[in-house]
Amino acid sequence: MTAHEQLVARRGRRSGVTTMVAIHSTALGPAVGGCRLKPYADLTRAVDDVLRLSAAMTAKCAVAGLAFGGGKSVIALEPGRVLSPEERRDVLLDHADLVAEFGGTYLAGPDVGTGPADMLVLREVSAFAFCTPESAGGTGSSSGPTAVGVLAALRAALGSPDMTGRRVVISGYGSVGAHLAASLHASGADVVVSDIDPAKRADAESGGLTWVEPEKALTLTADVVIPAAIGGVLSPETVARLDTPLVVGPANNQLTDDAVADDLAARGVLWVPDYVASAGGILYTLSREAEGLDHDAALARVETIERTVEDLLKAAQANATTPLHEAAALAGRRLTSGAAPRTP
Ligand SMILES: NC(=O)c1ccc[n+]([C@@H]2O[C@H](COP(=O)([O-])OP(=O)(O)OC[C@H]3O[C@@H](n4cnc5c(N)ncnc54)[C@H](O)[C@@H]3O)[C@@H](O)[C@H]2O)c1
Repeated sequence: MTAHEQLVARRGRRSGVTTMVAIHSTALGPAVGGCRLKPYADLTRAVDDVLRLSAAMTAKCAVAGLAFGGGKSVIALEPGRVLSPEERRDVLLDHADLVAEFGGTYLAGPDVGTGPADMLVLREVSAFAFCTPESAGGTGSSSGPTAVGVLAALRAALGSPDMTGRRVVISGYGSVGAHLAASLHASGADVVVSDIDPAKRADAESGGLTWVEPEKALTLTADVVIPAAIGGVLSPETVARLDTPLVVGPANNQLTDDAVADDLAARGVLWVPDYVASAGGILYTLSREAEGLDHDAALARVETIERTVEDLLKAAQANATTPLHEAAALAGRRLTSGAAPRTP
């Protein structure tokens, strides 16, 4: 992966909170990526996060065939800080000032800690935010299309659309996790979910799902484990405790290090690279908001993730490599050739 093009951090004039934007690559087009708002133990961790996440966005867009580059932004709260509605607005406006400085080379969307309504606040300062609410003319939350993309990746990895009786463990019962759980349950899968928020248990169980405590989720015997919470969940230690042949899910940056992809392969676990499986949201949103496709055409584009994953898995098998190696190679080829987007 190439070096980053830009990293800019500012202390907000209204809020005093540090916000930052990293642009990893604009080789294929303007850098896109979500705006993450969360507490960080220190700014070094926030910088690490924004750099890793923005690099993953470059690969995500390139593999998805989008004419966009990779960026990300972070609003780094102090540990334990809870924002009042007024403080939240100030923090977002401060961040919007920083996004506006880029003049459109960085486009922000929602990410962990932010949502479509927050993108409307960014829009008060500049046009460089997407995924505003549907009531405001945007495409709203992308979690549904992200789940559609994960399901497409799952079908490709299983080599079958039949979910009947398959045991699926979903770690993270949030927006995407809940979509996945409902869809897989409706398809006849035996769905187990977990979340660090115990308040979600009642909803899960009333929907016919089995609940498990979060620390056990990644060790359960399952046909597939779906990381749908946070990054960094696959380390040499956690991989050694997996009891599943397949891991595929939406969480960004699941591996603590790229070398963990080799550990997974050595244990016989098929891992679909996160930036391939999680591209449904960005594919849908940009297909609609930037390229003007209608809902059905944008969703059809999300479904192409199935074919992309099939091709990557075939290449990994033929070349005796990992799916991560093949995905990175595909992204590299598209970045160096400046490949045109693949619009259906
Ligand atoms: N929403 C999208 O369109 C989209 C697109 C691409 C990638 N992603 C990634 O997918 C993941 C899920 O996204 P989301 O929109 O559903 O987020 P979300 O915030 O709605 O849900 C995440 C859930 O994970 C839970 N959680 C946090 N830490 C946990 C832990 N250690 N163990 C178990 N549960 C934990 C949270 O309580 C929350 O319910 C995130 O990593 C996100 O970056 C989301």
